[in-house]
Amino acid sequence: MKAGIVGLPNVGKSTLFNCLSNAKAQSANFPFCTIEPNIGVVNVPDPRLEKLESLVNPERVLPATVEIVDIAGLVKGASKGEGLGNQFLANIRETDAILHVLRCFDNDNIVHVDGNVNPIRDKETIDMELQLKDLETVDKKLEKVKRAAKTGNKDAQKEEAVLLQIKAALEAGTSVRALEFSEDDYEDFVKPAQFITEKPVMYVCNVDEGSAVSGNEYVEKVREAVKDEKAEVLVLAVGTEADINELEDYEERQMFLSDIGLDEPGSSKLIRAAYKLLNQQTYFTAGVKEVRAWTVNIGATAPQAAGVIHSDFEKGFIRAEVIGYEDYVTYGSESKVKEAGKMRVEGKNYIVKDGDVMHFLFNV
Ligand SMILES: Nc1ncnc2c1ncn2[C@@H]1O[C@H](COP(=O)(O)OP(=O)(O)OP(=O)(O)O)[C@@H](O)[C@H]1O
Ligand SMILES: [Mg+2]
Repeated sequence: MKAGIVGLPNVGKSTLFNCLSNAKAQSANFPFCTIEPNIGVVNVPDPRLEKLESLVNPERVLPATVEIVDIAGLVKGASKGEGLGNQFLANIRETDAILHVLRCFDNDNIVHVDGNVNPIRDKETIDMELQLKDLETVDKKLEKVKRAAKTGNKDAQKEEAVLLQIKAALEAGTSVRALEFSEDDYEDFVKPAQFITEKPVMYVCNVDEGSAVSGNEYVEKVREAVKDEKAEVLVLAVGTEADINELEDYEERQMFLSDIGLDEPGSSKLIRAAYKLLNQQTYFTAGVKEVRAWTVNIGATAPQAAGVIHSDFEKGFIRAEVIGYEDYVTYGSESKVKEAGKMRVEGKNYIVKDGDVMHFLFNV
């Protein structure tokens, strides 16, 4: 699962990538600095992991990770191939969620491809290009399904109806994610089409240093414009955080962060939000050798969670011993949790909860 950083050229996408990842992307003050996507695997900051570490004292600790992709900027006409648009749109299609960066800072030295700062217009420009690309997808599919529908094929008729609904919405400037489908229609027709505007989105307002804590007028406008989208809006002083992230020394970084009024980097918040946007949650394994955070889809069953460690664990799954994170912390160790009778034994239908500390029993 990976989240893609999307937006107009020169709005701070690569700079954001550099706040998140140790893989360094080239960022510079000119449009289309990025052509090939930059890919980074980012640790998901999780205070629970530190807590478990202090209780268990393991040899090593491994955090959960999420993949972030820094993609080239899109411009008006991208869906028609402007600015290598088609290639960039293909890069976006390969991601599972979109981090949409909006320029919300004034700075005459930083070029804006459309002449002035206006995050609402920018958002609409990007949305429109993504919608036009999806329209192309829908038209291709309609072309294919039309004949079969005419000859009376029931499935084809159903698909045609769904596609026509999507087409009408896209033509009206609505993204696929805003539409409602029956579960069957969704699974059979919508999901396989991999519409770009169906991917979950989060807006990242790139602000100046002074607006890192409470945002600014641009941010307010963004919030207002997207209020019906149920999408998260995150405020991040991307330029400043990238500079702070360059500092080697942890104490020094903390000092600069508190100078701008933050107790943790906005990028940490963003990574956790991206993880959620990807529908991911964490369970832990905790032993003296290793305390580790594992990533599973929200709604995963115990055997599926076991399968993240090894496919044999899933195939040969017998049961799981589960300790809720809060119980683990309250009692302080696995043995004390057991004594208190708080360790649960769960079977193959158990739905994993975020923060579960799990131990799997299986045979191979
Ligand atoms: N909040 C900010 N305040 C001031 N300058 C910023 C801010 N964020 C980014 N910048 C600057 O904007 C310029 C463009 O940044 P960056 O290269 O990250 O953009 P990009 O979106 O990746 O562009 P491209 O699409 O061309 O790859 C850089 O000079 C960067 O330092
Ligand atoms: Mg870039």
